Amino acid sequence: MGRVGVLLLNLGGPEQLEDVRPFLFNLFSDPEIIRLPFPWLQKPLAWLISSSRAQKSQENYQQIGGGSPLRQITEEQANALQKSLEKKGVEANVYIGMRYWYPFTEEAIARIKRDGIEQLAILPLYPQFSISTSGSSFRLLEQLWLEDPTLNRIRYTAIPSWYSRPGYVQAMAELIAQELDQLPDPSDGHIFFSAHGVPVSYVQESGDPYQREIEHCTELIIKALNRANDYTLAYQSRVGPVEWLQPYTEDAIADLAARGIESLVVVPISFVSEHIETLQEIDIEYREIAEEAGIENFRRVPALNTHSGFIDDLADLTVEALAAPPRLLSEVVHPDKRMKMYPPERSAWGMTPFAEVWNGRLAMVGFLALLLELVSGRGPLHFVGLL
Ligand SMILES: C=CC1=C(C)c2cc3[nH]c(cc4nc(cc5[nH]c(cc1n2)c(C)c5CCC(=O)O)C(CCC(=O)O)=C4C)c(C)c3C=C
Ligand SMILES: [Fe+2]
Ligand SMILES: [Fe+2]
Repeated sequence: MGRVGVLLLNLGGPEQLEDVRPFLFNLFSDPEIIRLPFPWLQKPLAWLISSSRAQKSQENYQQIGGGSPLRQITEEQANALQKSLEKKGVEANVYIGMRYWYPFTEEAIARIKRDGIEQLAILPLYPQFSISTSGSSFRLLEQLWLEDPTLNRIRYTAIPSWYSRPGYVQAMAELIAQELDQLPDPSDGHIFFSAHGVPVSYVQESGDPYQREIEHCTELIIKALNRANDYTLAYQSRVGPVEWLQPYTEDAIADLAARGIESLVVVPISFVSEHIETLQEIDIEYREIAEEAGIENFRRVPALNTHSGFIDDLADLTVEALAAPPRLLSEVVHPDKRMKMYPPERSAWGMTPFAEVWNGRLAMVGFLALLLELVSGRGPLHFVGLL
């Protein structure tokens, strides 16, 4: 084997309150996150939404100590993975490529080049695939490869998702069992999987496998847990005016409370690190909703972070992926005709002089309307809940 590298892909998060606005700008500039019919609207809209969402979002980050712990936890995971690989006889450099904050994916690729990596496993830290997460990072990498043909010297393999790995499933089941056992009556704790949501259109129109993978993942964990407790799957953190996957976490909690359920064990299922949506949204917001609705025991399963069984399993996965025939980014991002990344084809938005004039005029009108909305704090975007 030549020089081996592992590239961990993750979302990134603001490390301090000043980072929140530019972080949100990067996030909303991503066409895999907000799908607009007109690409020229992306940046103005990203600017507008990030400017007006920043304050609320900063308040949330303030509640968890003033920043996201994601970078630090991902660095700890990278170190643990490197050590675990070493124990298995594989000398590898582990790199972190974040999609919306430091260390950015572009920086990771520059280091991979500089270090002369010859074999690379590309491993998203999302157990399930979504167009909006792993898909977006793969798409960016595909672009970087197109822009720099010298990257073709690297023999890489892209791992789309890994939620069915036995070590991951077992580690999740163990953590759930530990929380159940803290309840006054472990047998009557209701297991509540809370996955990060995506808009329904991703699944129904663009063929995102996310919902299917989340459902399958919860079934595997319940099987490994091997207890008789009831369970529910719901989706949290929706943003904006469109319909997201249902049931929504807050509604499902209220329904369970109305059915007389008193003990909930909440399991964050789509992310393997603590982050704002576990520490703030679940631990503070959903806990409050649950307690007001009459839930007496509300426990949350910790994120895996550097759980040793989980990290060892990621190391095995990496070794297996490097030994198998390589999987190209293009195969993962466009695996079949059923899944559409966005925009489907940039060239489909080809400009004619007529379109350009009208696009320009519409952009001016749209931009002024957005500015007005921002200044006045009223308007259609506030109305639909994007701001
Ligand atoms: C698998 C996990 C995630 C999916 C799927 C996902 C889709 C998705 N997210 C947004 C909008 C936002 N996400 C934000 C933060 C955020 N998102 C995830 C994970 C998934 N997102 C994580 C782990 C984090 C937190 C990072 C951290 O700082 O710890 C935010 C910013 C926070 C806020 O203001 O609420 C937004 C906005 C969309 C629109 C989307 C699918 C289309
Ligand atoms: Fe998100
Ligand atoms: Fe969120």
